[in-house]
Amino acid sequence: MSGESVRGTQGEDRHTYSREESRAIRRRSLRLLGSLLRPFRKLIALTAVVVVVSSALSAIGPSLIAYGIDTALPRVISEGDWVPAVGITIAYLAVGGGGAALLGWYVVLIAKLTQSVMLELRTRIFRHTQRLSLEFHEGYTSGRIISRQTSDLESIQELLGGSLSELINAVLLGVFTLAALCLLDWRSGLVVVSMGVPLALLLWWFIVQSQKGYRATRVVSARLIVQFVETMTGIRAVQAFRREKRNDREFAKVSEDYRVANLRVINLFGVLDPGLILLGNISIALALAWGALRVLDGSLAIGVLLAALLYVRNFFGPLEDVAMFLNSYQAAVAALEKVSGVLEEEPTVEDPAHPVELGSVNGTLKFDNVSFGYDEHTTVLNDCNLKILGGQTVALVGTTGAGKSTLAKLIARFYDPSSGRLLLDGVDLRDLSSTDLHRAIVMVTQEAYLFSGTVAENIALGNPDATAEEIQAAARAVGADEFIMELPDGYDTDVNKRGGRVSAGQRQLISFARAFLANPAVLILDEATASLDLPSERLVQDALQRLLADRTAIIIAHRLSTVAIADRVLVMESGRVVEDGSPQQLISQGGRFSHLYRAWKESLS
Ligand SMILES: Nc1ncnc2c1ncn2[C@@H]1O[C@H](COP(=O)(O)OP(=O)(O)OP(=O)(O)O)[C@@H](O)[C@H]1O
Repeated sequence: MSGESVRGTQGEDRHTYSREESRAIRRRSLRLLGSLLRPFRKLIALTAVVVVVSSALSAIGPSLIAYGIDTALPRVISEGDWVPAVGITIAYLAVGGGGAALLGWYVVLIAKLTQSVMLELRTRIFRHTQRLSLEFHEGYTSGRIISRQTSDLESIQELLGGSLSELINAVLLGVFTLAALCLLDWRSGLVVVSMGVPLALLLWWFIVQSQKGYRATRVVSARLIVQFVETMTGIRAVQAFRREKRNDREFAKVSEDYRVANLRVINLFGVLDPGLILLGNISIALALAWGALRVLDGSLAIGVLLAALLYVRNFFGPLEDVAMFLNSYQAAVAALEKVSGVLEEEPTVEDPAHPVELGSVNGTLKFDNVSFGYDEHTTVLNDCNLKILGGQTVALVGTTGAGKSTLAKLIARFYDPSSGRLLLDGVDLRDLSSTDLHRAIVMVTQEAYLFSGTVAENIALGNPDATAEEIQAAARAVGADEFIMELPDGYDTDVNKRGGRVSAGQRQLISFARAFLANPAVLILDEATASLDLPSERLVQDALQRLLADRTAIIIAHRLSTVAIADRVLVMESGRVVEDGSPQQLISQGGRFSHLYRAWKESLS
């Protein structure tokens, strides 16, 4: 299979990939990593120099001790000459101090590099996902985006800022230590090298087992997050349907799996740590025994033996970091693959390269043979031809799943038609810049989402340049001023603070004020299905009438009372408009709408 099948977030949930697919994913991850690191080339070069010098200095210490014992000390004893001893002490302090200072600098440089890269990556993911079309978000779910922004970024940060820097330090220390040891006493070096096979076997065993273990913990922790997010986002349904006990049981099961998976990994360290210490001690014992024999026959100085033993110990110390690195490397690679997939996604609704300028907008909409499906296998709208004149108020009615929201989403250009064209004042929506499009067409959704901030800020979203007076005028126009003034801080009330909470109907009025302030030529309104109490409903109906005056309006009408304010009703069924006319016409025709209308009237009496 080619790399195309894993483009973007496709195939993200699969466990196996063909060779080409793996190569495509690896290339994309490396490209991302390269683009993140490239701006910091100088910083990386400086960091490399610092860590090399710091590790080299660390490897000098034991040799100085050897010189001190074998040369400087005898001079003090035999000749009373303190100069070499003092000299070597100063040199040891300088080397040790210099090494420590450089190590400190290395840590600071790595932290700076990591945090700069993470800042860039975090910003990129946020900006990119925010710009991706609705099609992506409807399919990808917010839970997965949360994972990309949190646990995946953490894995990458852990690799760059933690284990990778420790690995580089450990490897350089190992290389310099072994080189210094071989130069000082190659026979002791041989002892360390002879430990290579059991050492490699131990590390290999740990890596294979821990990879399995870490993979299992990652799978279970993802389940834990899903379980938690699902429960909390659906808390109303959970409490209404008394699902708590069942959720408790499911959560307890996943938590137990998580505990077991974590224990399995931790237990591996119960073998690795003592294994490394044991190999280190065996090496020291061998080097000591062999060295002692040579000291006895006079072929090895005692200081050299001591220094060799220090080197052997230093060599085994940081080996655990190498094993740890390989684990966080796996997690970070998996995270980088997923993140680079999200960043590879392109908006399906793109801005045109050469947009057509839109002058003053009349608001005439035309569907020209428009067909649309959410995927290539299904068709939701079928060859739709429709003209909505500027200033008309059109109510869309129809059974659930008929395609009303889909029609609205096409007008707001959340999606592009699969075939055919959708025109605003004769211009294809695809030829309009997103700025012009969003100025001309505004969609007010059912949820009437309020962002954290004040009521005024929420209304001002419709027009960020609006003055306080304009904001209040918009609220007054849709009848929201009165209740806003009664809030604790009026327009400055924080909608997320206690006391600032507003009711569903009030939230709708705020979103109407926002749309009124935006003053679009075309307004699409997905009417809230939640049944408002009668005074609220009347309030909303009055507000609607003022909001819809002088513009083209398309209302997805869930309440037939709303249809009364429409000039025209479109009845939809299975993706087609099956009735089209004024409410009076349709009622007198005796078709589907008249049945609906009669049933509704009867329900009121
Ligand atoms: N994001 C989506 N991905 C795939 N299919 C979808 C998506 N949204 C809607 N559909 C499908 O398209 C069809 C039309 O849905 P649409 O939401 O337009 O209906 P509707 O008339 O607005 O219904 P309702 O009154 O229940 O909101 C349905 O069969 C639905 O399952």
